[in-house]
Amino acid sequence: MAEFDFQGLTASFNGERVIGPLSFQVHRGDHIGLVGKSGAGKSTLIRLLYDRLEAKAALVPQALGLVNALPVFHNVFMGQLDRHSAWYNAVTLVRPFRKDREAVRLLLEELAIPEKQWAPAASLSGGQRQRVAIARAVYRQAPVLLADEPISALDGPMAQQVMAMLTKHFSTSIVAMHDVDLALAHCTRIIGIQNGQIALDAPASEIAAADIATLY
Ligand SMILES: Nc1ncnc2c1ncn2[C@@H]1O[C@H](COP(=O)(O)OP(=O)(O)OP(=O)(O)O)[C@@H](O)[C@H]1O
Repeated sequence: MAEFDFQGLTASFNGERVIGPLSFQVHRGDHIGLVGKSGAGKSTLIRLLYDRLEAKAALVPQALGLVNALPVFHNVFMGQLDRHSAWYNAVTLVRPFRKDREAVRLLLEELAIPEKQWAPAASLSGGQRQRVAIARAVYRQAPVLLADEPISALDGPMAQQVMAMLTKHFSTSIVAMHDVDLALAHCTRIIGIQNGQIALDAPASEIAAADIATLY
């Protein structure tokens, strides 16, 4: 049985249809690489899926959504803001609890930025900012990850490491990405978007980079 059944997804801007109508099912264990050329509709589709899934999903938006004035710890903690009382969140703003400090530190270690835990988000490089947004998503402990180009600012080995980490922490994921080789290496299923429609949907093990190239 499908974990999620998306039917009739559509999106328009200024009266112009940019997505759909399209439908697809997602099964538990699916790690979907969403590919397609710039402007194909990947970000719009990720947003539509997030609207449908709400609290079931952890989101890494392309713009990341970090609060620059807050330290990395608090940006990651925000992944669980809605799980705690207002009192707990207010205390955490001033003096975080040890168990939360420790949980966030472990994630930052996994992402090779443990020394940044108390640095303001404003002081981070682009790749470090992406890793904080990824830590926030993992910290959320949601059943499904929705991520829009989450590794675009990371170098080769770090991008590999982060993709492996995401597959480990989430049982199901949908990740928009431009790096076709990384998508084939880390995803179980590839969905190709072309002009707002699904032009390719196949197990990653059954397709090659050349099949995806036809989308571009
Ligand atoms: N806020 C908006 N207002 C008007 N048009 C929009 C808006 N957001 C997206 N679009 C249009 O919708 C289409 C799909 O855009 P989208 O950002 O989803 O593509 P994408 O595949 O994610 O591209 P990229 O890989 O460059 O991020 C594009 O033609 C874009 O111009």
